[in-house]
Amino acid sequence: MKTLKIAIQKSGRLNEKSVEILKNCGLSFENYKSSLISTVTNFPLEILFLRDDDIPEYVQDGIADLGIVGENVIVETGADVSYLQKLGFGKCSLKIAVKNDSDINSVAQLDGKVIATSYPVILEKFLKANQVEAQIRNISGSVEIGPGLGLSDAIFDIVSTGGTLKNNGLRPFTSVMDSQAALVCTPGLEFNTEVLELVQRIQSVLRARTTKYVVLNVEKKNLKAVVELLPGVKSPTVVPLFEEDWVAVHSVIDEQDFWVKINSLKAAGAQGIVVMPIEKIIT
Ligand SMILES: Nc1ncnc2c1ncn2[C@@H]1O[C@H](COP(=O)(O)OP(=O)(O)OP(=O)(O)O)[C@@H](O)[C@H]1O
Ligand SMILES: O=P(O)(O)OC[C@H]1O[C@H](OP(=O)(O)OP(=O)(O)O)[C@H](O)[C@@H]1O
Ligand SMILES: [Mg+2]
Repeated sequence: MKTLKIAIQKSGRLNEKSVEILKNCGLSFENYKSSLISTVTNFPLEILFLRDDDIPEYVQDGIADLGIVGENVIVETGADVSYLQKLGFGKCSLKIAVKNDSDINSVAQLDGKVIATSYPVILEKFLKANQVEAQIRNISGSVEIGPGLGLSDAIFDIVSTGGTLKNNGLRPFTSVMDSQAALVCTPGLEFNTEVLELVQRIQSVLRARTTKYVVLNVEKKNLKAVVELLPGVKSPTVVPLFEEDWVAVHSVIDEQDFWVKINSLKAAGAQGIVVMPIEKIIT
């Protein structure tokens, strides 16, 4: 059995969640970032701790078989990697922003202006597609201070809550791409047995995160109405209660329509509703 290598961010926004998702998959390893490599003791896997910018190319070239990295970095590097799964964390957007008092309000008005960014490739493509000629200033970090220092007329950077833009007196006016962390692999490894096993484990953890386990009591005469609201993984489990006319129903509910469902269940006669988190869902 080949030992796979997975590259994750050494420190920064994606490190903690990357380690967490691997641990939730039942992988046992020491989070020794100082040694830059860690061996998983119960799966044929080694973890490489890298700067996120280097991950796509390591995976493309097969130095690492797998990687967890932001889609923004994959697109910026232009690396040829295969997407296995979006991971639902590290969610952000790449936006163009200007000073609050700037009179720039459209992409066309960026013509002839200076834009500071750490994402010159994505920005250049976007400007070209919009037939705008602007000067791109490549900066490796703290891009948001550019306009305040007179370094640039606009910036193109990561925005999540918008707090950093606000603190620097900037306002966004165009979103170029949305991004989140993704699990990727070297092209050709998509159907490798261990890769498939890992993807299946990650998917079961992700599925569990968006669902809740629900147990409720209902009088038998209302059972049909309640069950119709509960699809479950297959169909709900119905267990008799000591009180003859009553049953307990066990099911799973998608977090997205959770409160709507709970209210409909109550209206249909459900009582004593208990909601619990789920660790994994294996289908
Ligand atoms: N504010 C944010 N909210 C959500 N996700 C973010 C945010 N900022 C960055 N990200 C995502 O996390 C990734 C890593 O961000 P981070 O700021 O740690 O990068 P970095 O400073 O380039 O790290 P490194 O030292 O590894 O090069 C980004 O490429 C992006 O996908
Ligand atoms: O919209 P917000 O929620 O404010 O997030 C956006 C900020 O987050 C990232 O930086 P980070 O804080 O990771 O620091 P860095 O510049 O050192 O990468 C990004 O580069 C932005 O500056
Ligand atoms: Mg980086």
